[in-house]
Amino acid sequence: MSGNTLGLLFTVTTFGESHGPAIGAVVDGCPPGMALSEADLQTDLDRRKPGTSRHVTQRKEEDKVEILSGVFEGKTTGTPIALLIRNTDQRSQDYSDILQTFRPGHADYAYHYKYGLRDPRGGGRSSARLTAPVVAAAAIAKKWLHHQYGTEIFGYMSQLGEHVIPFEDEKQIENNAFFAPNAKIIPELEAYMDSLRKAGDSCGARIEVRARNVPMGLGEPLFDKLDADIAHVMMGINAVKGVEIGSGFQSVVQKGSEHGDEMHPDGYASNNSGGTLGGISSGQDLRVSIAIKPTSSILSPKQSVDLEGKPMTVQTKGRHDPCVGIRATPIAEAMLALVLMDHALRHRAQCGDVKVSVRAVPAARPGAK
Ligand SMILES: C=C(O[C@@H]1CC(C(=O)O)=C[C@@H](OP(=O)(O)O)[C@H]1O)C(=O)O
Repeated sequence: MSGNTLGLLFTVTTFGESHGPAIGAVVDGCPPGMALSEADLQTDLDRRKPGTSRHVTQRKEEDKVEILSGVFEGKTTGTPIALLIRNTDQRSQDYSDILQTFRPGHADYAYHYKYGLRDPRGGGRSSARLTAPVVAAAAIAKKWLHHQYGTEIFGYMSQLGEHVIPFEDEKQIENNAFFAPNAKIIPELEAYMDSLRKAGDSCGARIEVRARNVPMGLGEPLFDKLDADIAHVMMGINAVKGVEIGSGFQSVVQKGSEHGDEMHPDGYASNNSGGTLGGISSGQDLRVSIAIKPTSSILSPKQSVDLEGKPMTVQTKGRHDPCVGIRATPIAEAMLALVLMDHALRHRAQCGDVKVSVRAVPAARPGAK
């Protein structure tokens, strides 16, 4: 109802604001008996946390997660898992004048008109900081999916502003601040970010997320298609303005002879569908791409209005990511994991007894595009 809960059988409800005492999530529906500790959640939280390079916000948060419930003697009990992350480095004075005006392109204005009041400190509830509990919750889903099906989810940056990042090698993704699968391009990306920061400006990015070993049959037609729910959660990430599945908007210019992925006994020949057919997982890798807009909180002055509609100039203070896309890779992975786990449980509930005589086509034939 209120937009703070995701999922149907595996649900995640987040709470908190950027400058409140803490943020967190309540995760419900996790099957019992899975080994779970805080260390399982911390790896992805560390990949997402702020202050880890000069190209992101300099707010320093350790993002140490505490598991408050739902785990007994190191195993999930099947009851709600409450996760807590304390905020420790708030500088609320930076936001003292934002209550009187609105940053162009920021949620400030829409929140104010919807609720009649808002917590302006660090963006309040609209802050990208609220992606931390999502990442923590999704680490549970990633672990369960991997244990059950061998599912692997990984993301990377494929474009930063105008800089397209050619895919070189998956192993390079974790070796740089951008999650770029290409070590050679890092100096170019760094120089671009340095100049942008000096200019007091921001840029957008494109992030790709993939999932391998996705069980077949996930997704509920018609309206809870797997790809519909993926688009839903991806658009739920701060600053996301576009989602593509497989060939996405490129499908517009493809012919049917090109787009339909041929099936051979040794595997699919291509993956334009992005891993779903009719909104149901097809055994191919899931391929999702998201567009992230430039950060609206920038040092360059912009025209806005005050509470009475009078013109005024806004110049954002405080610590901000010159590109929120730089930290978005673990967030996009998290969203995909949450959808997959929810749909895996839903599929199990309705179709767990179905027996099929058709032999499954492998995800990709050797050398497939
Ligand atoms: C703290 C995080 O990001 C924050 C996201 C954010 C915003 O407006 O979205 C504003 C900044 O907060 P503050 O002004 O308090 O420094 C960022 O630092 C985080 O991601 O953990």
